[in-house]
Amino acid sequence: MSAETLLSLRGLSRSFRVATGFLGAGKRSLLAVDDVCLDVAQGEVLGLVGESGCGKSTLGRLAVGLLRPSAGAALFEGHDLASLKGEGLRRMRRRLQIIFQDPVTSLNPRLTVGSALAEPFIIHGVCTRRQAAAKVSSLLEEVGLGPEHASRYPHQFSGGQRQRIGIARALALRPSLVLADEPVSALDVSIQAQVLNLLMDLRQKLGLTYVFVAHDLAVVRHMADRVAVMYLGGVVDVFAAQDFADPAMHPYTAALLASAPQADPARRPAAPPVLGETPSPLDPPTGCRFHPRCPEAAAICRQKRPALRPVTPRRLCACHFR
Ligand SMILES: Nc1ncnc2c1ncn2[C@@H]1O[C@H](COP(=O)(O)OP(=O)(O)OP(=O)(O)O)[C@@H](O)[C@H]1O
Repeated sequence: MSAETLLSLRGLSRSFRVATGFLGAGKRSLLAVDDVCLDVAQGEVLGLVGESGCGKSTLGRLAVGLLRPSAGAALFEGHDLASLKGEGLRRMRRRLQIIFQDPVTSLNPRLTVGSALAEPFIIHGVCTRRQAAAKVSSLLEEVGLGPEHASRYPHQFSGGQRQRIGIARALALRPSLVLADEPVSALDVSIQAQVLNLLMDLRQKLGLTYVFVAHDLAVVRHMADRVAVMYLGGVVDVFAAQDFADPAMHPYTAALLASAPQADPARRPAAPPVLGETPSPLDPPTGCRFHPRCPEAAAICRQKRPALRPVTPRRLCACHFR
């Protein structure tokens, strides 16, 4: 682990017991995240992308210690998040925060925004309720809202304003690492850019590190320093955001890019179409998880799972042919 590594994911896996069969009579294990190894540097924005259900949110929650791994570990500054207890865990919780997709459900409708924003200060014993009012005002200002908003209730705000409040709450205790889980996908396109720009300004100002989960490649391209592409629970490609056009990419990444909406069709990279549907994570294919859909698949892909390994100085790829 290098000196600047903030978070190190080591062989991280997480399975869930899910009901299957007639009226859910059977139970099976679903491997949502499968043996992920990844480092996140201090101050970095790591984008996590992939199709719905590939395990992005589960990996993000494991990374900030909100979920316990079934195997492997998430090391934050070298500390295994799953082994922390008591005061150590409390102290760590302040430093790891989440911005949720849906600002409406993450805010208590019965609390004024001022009370909701004061909660973290009071729960963590930072200050008294009276002193918290001044902190709430400066938090609101930090996210571009006036202090008069403190006395209002969540339903009195627009979607974009509510997400600003969600951001303020996540940043109240000055965390080091923030999981932003689809933070703009519930918002109108017209206000997505404002919220993304706010997140970038705050990153700069507060020296934040983000794990940024999104299904929208354009959003990730705008936000991330590095991108990790997930497929059926595994990370298959990791690259610097400026290398979106690198021909060494994984066939799945190429297909994702080719199918993404593009304002200028001439800029769309040529890639063969991905074949068929995503297989069920309850029954993942043998070998390379992507082989049934890969236009380049050969015999070895059915037999052997490719490891994620460096293929260029700036790229990790899990493909037998890269
Ligand atoms: N608590 C849970 N119980 C059972 N299965 C779960 C649970 N959480 C996630 N899963 C399953 O794990 C897999 C990965 O889910 P996850 O939400 O991490 O994917 P995702 O890539 O974030 O998807 P989306 O973009 O749709 O949010 C899915 O098959 C999902 O159904």
